[in-house]
Amino acid sequence: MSSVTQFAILKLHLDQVNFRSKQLLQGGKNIVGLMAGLNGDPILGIDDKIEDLHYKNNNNSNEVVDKEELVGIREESTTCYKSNQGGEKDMAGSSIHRSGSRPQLDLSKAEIQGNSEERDPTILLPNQSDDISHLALDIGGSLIKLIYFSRHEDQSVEDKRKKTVKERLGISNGNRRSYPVLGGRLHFVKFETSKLNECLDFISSKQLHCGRIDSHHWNSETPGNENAVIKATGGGAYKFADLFKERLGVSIEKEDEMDCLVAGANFLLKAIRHEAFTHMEGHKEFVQIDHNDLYPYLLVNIGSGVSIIKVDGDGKFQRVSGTNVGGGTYWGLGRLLTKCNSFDELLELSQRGDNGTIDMLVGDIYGGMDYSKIGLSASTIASSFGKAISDKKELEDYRPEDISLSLLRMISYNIGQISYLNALRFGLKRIFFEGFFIRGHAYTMDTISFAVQFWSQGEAQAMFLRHEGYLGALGAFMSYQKHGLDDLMVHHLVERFPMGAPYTGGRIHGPPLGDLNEKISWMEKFVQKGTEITAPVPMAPPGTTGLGGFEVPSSRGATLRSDASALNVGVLHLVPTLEVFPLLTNPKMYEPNTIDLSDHKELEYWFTILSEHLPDLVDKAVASEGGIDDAKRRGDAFARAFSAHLARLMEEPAAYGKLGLANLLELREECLREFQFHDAYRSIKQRENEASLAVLPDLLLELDHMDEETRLLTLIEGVLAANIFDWGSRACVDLYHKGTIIEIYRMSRNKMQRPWRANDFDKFKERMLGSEGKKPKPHKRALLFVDNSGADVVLGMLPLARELLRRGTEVVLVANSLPALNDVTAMELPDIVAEAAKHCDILRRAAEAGGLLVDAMTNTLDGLKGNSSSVPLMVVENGCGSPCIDLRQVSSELAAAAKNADLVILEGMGRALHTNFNARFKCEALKLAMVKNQRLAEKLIKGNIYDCVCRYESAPGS
Ligand SMILES: Nc1ncnc2c1ncn2[C@@H]1O[C@H](COP(=O)(O)OP(=O)(O)O)[C@@H](O)[C@H]1O
Ligand SMILES: CC(C)(COP(=O)(O)O)[C@@H](O)C(=O)NCCC(=O)O
Ligand SMILES: [Mn+2]
Repeated sequence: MSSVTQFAILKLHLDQVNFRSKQLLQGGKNIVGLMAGLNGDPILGIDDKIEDLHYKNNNNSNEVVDKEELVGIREESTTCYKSNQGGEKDMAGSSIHRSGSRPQLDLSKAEIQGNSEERDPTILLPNQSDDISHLALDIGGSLIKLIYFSRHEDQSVEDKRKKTVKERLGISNGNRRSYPVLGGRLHFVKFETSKLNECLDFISSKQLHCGRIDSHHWNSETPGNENAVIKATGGGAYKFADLFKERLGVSIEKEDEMDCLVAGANFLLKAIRHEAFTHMEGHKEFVQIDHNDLYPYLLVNIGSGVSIIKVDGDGKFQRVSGTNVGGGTYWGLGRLLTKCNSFDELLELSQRGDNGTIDMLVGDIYGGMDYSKIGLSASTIASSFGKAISDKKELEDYRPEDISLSLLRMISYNIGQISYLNALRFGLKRIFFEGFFIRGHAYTMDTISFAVQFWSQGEAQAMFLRHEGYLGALGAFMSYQKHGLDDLMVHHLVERFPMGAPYTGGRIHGPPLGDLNEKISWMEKFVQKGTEITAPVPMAPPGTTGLGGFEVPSSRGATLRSDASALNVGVLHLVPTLEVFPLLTNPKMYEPNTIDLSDHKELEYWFTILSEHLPDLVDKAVASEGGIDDAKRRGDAFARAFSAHLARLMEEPAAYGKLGLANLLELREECLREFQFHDAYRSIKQRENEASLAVLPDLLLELDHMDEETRLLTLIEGVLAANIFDWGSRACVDLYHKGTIIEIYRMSRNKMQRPWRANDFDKFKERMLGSEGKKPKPHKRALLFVDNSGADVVLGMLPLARELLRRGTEVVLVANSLPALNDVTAMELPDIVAEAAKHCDILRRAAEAGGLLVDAMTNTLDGLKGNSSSVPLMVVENGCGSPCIDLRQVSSELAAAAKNADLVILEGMGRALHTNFNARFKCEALKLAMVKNQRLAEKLIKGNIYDCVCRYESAPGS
């Protein structure tokens, strides 16, 4: 019988049997046994209380939120409202950090930290908005590029858990300042140079010039903006210096443009994982750049004019060539010839153009034939605009569309060709093109790539950069001394894509939006604007003549996506505390995602899944904030924003870097946070925790009556069964309508018969218990990556942890830093463990040894203090807020904990299947999950929904 049918039958039983009836409750405690024989039998050993814990999501009110909780939530959301701009959080600390939009001093609840007798004691301003900004500019002939940095004061609560964990793991107690660079965010904004005033207003309204900067120490403590200096590059740094002084009272410190471009390029190529890509015939592909093999390369900056720079190292470069035929030429000449009002309009025209009406083609000269001898097809451009000489036509007789395309191709080919010739001059194979002329436009990139490929006969490669126009500004930013950016590595940077709303108003940029409220209003308008922003750009199928020559490149859509959404470069979060998980065998080859979304069918499937889940998620999110009107409004805004992201990515899957399923799932969580839904499943989690904790003692008792072998199997079954509590899975959410938490747990458990679909249990058992009477050495330290709240962690992972502890293995529970779906967080775990420990000696002693019971100890376990001989049970945060985990970027706490670990247990679909299913570790690994999606089950294990995976991998070389 397939597992799906089994499930259907079980559901039926659940519906038929009135579990609530007290008559059915007997005194027996055999939970595990009963679970195995559920078939309509009475359920025993559970508290009346739990029987009443039905999920209430059949009707409209998804949650039962009690009054007190409501008050708490309301208060929190009002506070956020006052002080937040985007509700973004600093991943460095486990506490939720919020960013204020203006750096004003809020002294309320101020207190002196440490000894108040000290000279200059630290003053804690708990309500102080935490953005401090730093600014650099590149003022070009056409556009002003602005980069600003905002950082959070370190608010992470150094709680007792953290302190003990740090001590145990030997993490130095140095504060954030011991890092070479401060954590914070880099924002990228641009303005038209002709609208300098808008830019000055923007700086002034966000007080960006008042950041604590002096010219030499961007993070120095110089207060206020007297003598404030802003680093700037580009001609405008000279031209507009007086205006800056006059309007903002700041001095411009000029930085050399070429220096800045090169510094910016080197930084991006070294520090951003998916920065460089190729673009050929409509196909975008990211290129992994080996940092040790970056130089030399050719950098081609296509701004108003073009600079061609040979780069040999950090600060080592030479401007080897350039051309005055550049972006300014296209825009300037294009405006004159077509009467267009904006660059985008001109570019958009080109998409509907036919340059054959104005360009002289080979076929025009050769009577419609190819000039095949030298490899030129009839449609190759022989002379740009060449037809205009023989025709007796005037400008008005040409379609602006055709003119624009002819001009675009002329300039792009020309730049591609000159660049290649320079590459040839110096024997360079790699050419990076950047500058805002490119504007992420597929056709422009295809055209440049074509030219490079054609002239080099495939020897040289054109590459483009995601931060195409911001290199100069980045370089200027880096010229502040001690910025520490040089020391940043790929794993310290996380790119997030909040809606462009805060900075978007006019054609490129208008006034910033002051707060979340304004942002939501913007989102409300986004419905109309959104269609324009996210409308798919159709791609024509690639067409080549087989003859080579300048054929029309393929990617020429009907619409140009509006630049106003700013949905192309994200905000770069600098998180110096992130580290590569030290137990990965080969971090360079590591790819977190199991599902490759470059397969369009796969992409469509997951997009549909996420879109369909959206209404339910919004309901939960709104309910989590008491269902008040404000929450509803934010809920709508979130739904719009996330749908816009999905539409954008459907159109261009690689728009935000290489796209995997894990990125989509994380984006959804980030988007919720952007609209200040900090924990959508909080009451669900709480309810499930309570219900599960109530039955835990019985489960433990029963486990203790088993022999070792049965116990181990039962424990693994328990983990797999309890993984059914996943609010991210459509199928599971439907299931929850059918019974109580405990009923579902039992149902799931009952189904847990071997063989599982992927089943290495026997191997694992042998490692744990040995064979032929030989007792293997217990593991020294196990890292348990836990997943969901409630039964999953309480009845699944905690009992497994307890078993390991009992065997003398130190256990580290690794949980999310921030909420995601119903996943348990590192902040929540100590309380759960403390509650569990009340009924279990092993857990209690271990938790005490691991510093988890610091609060509970004083009350309940007074006499036992210091009397612990147990191995510790610890909790560390993983550094992320997603249902999946990218092990290239984990918290320093986790990295430290990993150093002595010899067993990694990854649990759940997100952590063990969607990501890390193929990850290889230096130590033993156990991957446990229930597959709660039919398609994934078919694809990954050729099985069915609710099948289970128990994959054990021994340490390499053992
Ligand atoms: N919205 C826009 N307004 C003006 N020019 C734009 C716009 N978007 C892209 N461009 C193109 O970008 C070029 C400017 O590129 P940029 O790298 O900013 O150089 P610069 O530093 O010379 O201003 C323009 O000449 C034009 O071709
Ligand atoms: C988001 C999840 C990865 C969470 O699963 P978990 O890690 O909790 O086992 C999973 O629920 C999921 O893949 N959901 C989408 C698929 C679906 O709804 O069928
Ligand atoms: Mn989960």
